[in-house]
Amino acid sequence: MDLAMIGLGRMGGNMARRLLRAGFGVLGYDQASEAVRALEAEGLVAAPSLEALRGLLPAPRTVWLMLPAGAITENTLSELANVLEPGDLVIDGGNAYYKDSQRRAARLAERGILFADVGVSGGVWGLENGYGLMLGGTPEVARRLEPVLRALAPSPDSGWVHAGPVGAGHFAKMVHNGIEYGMMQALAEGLNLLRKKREFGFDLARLTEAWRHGTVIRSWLLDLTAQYLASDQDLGDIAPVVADSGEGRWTVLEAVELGVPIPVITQSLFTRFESQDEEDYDERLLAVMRKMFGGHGVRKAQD
Ligand SMILES: NC(=O)c1ccc[n+]([C@@H]2O[C@H](COP(=O)([O-])OP(=O)(O)OC[C@H]3O[C@@H](n4cnc5c(N)ncnc54)[C@H](O)[C@@H]3O)[C@@H](O)[C@H]2O)c1
Ligand SMILES: O=C(O)[C@H](O)[C@@H](O)[C@H](O)[C@H](O)COP(=O)(O)O
Repeated sequence: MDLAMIGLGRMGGNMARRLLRAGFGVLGYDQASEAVRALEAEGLVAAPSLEALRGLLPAPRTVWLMLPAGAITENTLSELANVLEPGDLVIDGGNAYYKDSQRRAARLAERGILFADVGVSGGVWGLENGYGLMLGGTPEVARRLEPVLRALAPSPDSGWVHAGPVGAGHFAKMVHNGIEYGMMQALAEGLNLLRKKREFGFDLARLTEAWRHGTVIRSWLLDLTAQYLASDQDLGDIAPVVADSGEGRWTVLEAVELGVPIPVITQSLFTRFESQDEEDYDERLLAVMRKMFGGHGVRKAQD
């Protein structure tokens, strides 16, 4: 057995699969038994509990977490601190805040347990395409993890990087996601402008498909957008609400701390907040102020 994967959801499940296909022995643990069962048929060995990892994995152990960031990751790391031994290595591959990762590394180090933060990109397509990987940790840890990174990456020699010390992996992933927000926003705004120019009746599916070839803005995000638009251009069934899981907020916080201007990323994060706000109190107030100073009309809510 080479390593354990904790959290076998959309990411951890497919990463375990990719490692199994590359010949690794993978032990898996997830609180949802269905997630484990699906992978057992493909060679994964199920661990009945976190405590069981100690007996089932040979030392020095490698344990990779692909869990929701926040309390779940924090609690699992606390439990693992009691299960693992000096020399064992824990990797957090989730989208965690780099400051949490630095703190967690220091806590585990008190027990001689090594820690690496690996930013993972590629979403549900990673099984097929490989994952982009950004490692934060010591050179020794990077050397130890290299075979795993080579197997998870799109190709053994590209798509993964030892970004720097502990924290650097999640910091790099945080900025990657900030950029992702900005690129998505630019595509969405441009396509919205095209759609609103009704007199030209743009076929956005055909246009984005054409843009995929040879243009300056060809990209994977454009590929995926074109793919979706090919079957649905009206998006009538999609609620206009864009969630966010933290990376964009941390990027903006960091920019404020460092005094670095990131207007595009900040605006794209705020656009998401706007979409999440069902009350729209600010816009109602704007309409009211305009009415108060200029006597301008106000539309009734049901209009
Ligand atoms: N989905 C993506 O595109 C993507 C891409 C890169 C990184 N990430 C990050 O990877 C991490 C995992 O994301 P995901 O999309 O696979 O999430 P997911 O919800 O699909 O999977 C999480 C898994 O963790 C399991 N789990 C929850 N609490 C647990 C616990 N206490 N003990 C054991 N298992 C537990 C769940 O049962 C589930 O199978 C997150 O931090 C996410 O931000 C996601
Ligand atoms: O690189 C990636 O694979 C994505 O960025 C990935 O990490 C994921 O899709 C985000 O979790 C979504 O983040 P938001 O919920 O903040 O949009």
